[in-house]
Amino acid sequence: MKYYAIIVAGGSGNRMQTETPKQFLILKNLPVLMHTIKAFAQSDTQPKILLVLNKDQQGYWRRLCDEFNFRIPHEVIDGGTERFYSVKNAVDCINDDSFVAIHDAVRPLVSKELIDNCFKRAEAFGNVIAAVQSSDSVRMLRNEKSSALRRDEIYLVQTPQTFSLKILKAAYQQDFASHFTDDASVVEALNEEINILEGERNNIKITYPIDLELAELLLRS
Ligand SMILES: Nc1ccn([C@@H]2O[C@H](COP(=O)(O)OP(=O)(O)OP(=O)(O)O)[C@@H](O)[C@H]2O)c(=O)n1
Ligand SMILES: C[C@](O)(CO)[C@H](O)COP(=O)(O)O
Repeated sequence: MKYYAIIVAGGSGNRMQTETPKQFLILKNLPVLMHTIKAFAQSDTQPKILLVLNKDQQGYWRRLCDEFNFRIPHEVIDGGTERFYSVKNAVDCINDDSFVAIHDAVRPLVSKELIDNCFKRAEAFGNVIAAVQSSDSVRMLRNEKSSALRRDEIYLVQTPQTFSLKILKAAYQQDFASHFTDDASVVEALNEEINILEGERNNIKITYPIDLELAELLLRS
């Protein structure tokens, strides 16, 4: 069986409000994205790495690779205007029977164990996504009326999200919809049942400035 990792780094990081997109910011002496690629390169599964980058940032990435002497092999693919299109561009480049893990470039603390377990579970069940149970109480606000949800039924979704290529290809033939906020929601639209694997609380997504500070602290511990 062949294995691929699609690392999506085609976003502009508006919520981070830094001039340099967050995937290139320095985290413990190394750009965020290099930590993420290293995690996949250190996994036992050894997937082929497809890196999705905005066309305008590919020259900058090549310069960073030289500056940091970063030599992990990877193929660069053009990003799209939404995460959906960035993933789709990469899925379109894969043609052999395989399992594919999709991971946010801005989740640099993912462990090699989680990566390997995701591939194993996906191979057994067709798909799996990493997610953690909510530790806060949760409410839904609809039409200005709030109501409590059952906390033990709520999972906060992470990446990797791992699928057989066959189902991914079919899913990414669909037209984009605004509720497609991750790959599981795209695959689920084909009536596929999505399997959850316990994720890692450290596997945070760098979204706001405080997340980068948190990631620094977590890497030190
Ligand atoms: N058109 C896009 C949008 C997002 N991403 C990637 O998807 C991941 C999760 O997205 P998010 O955290 O929302 O990143 P941004 O879109 O960059 O951030 P923001 O929404 O704050 O602008 C990131 O690794 C981001 O680079 C992508 O590859 N292509
Ligand atoms: C894919 C994801 O990280 C799962 O939690 C999340 O949905 C990405 O959302 P964003 O708004 O693009 O950061």
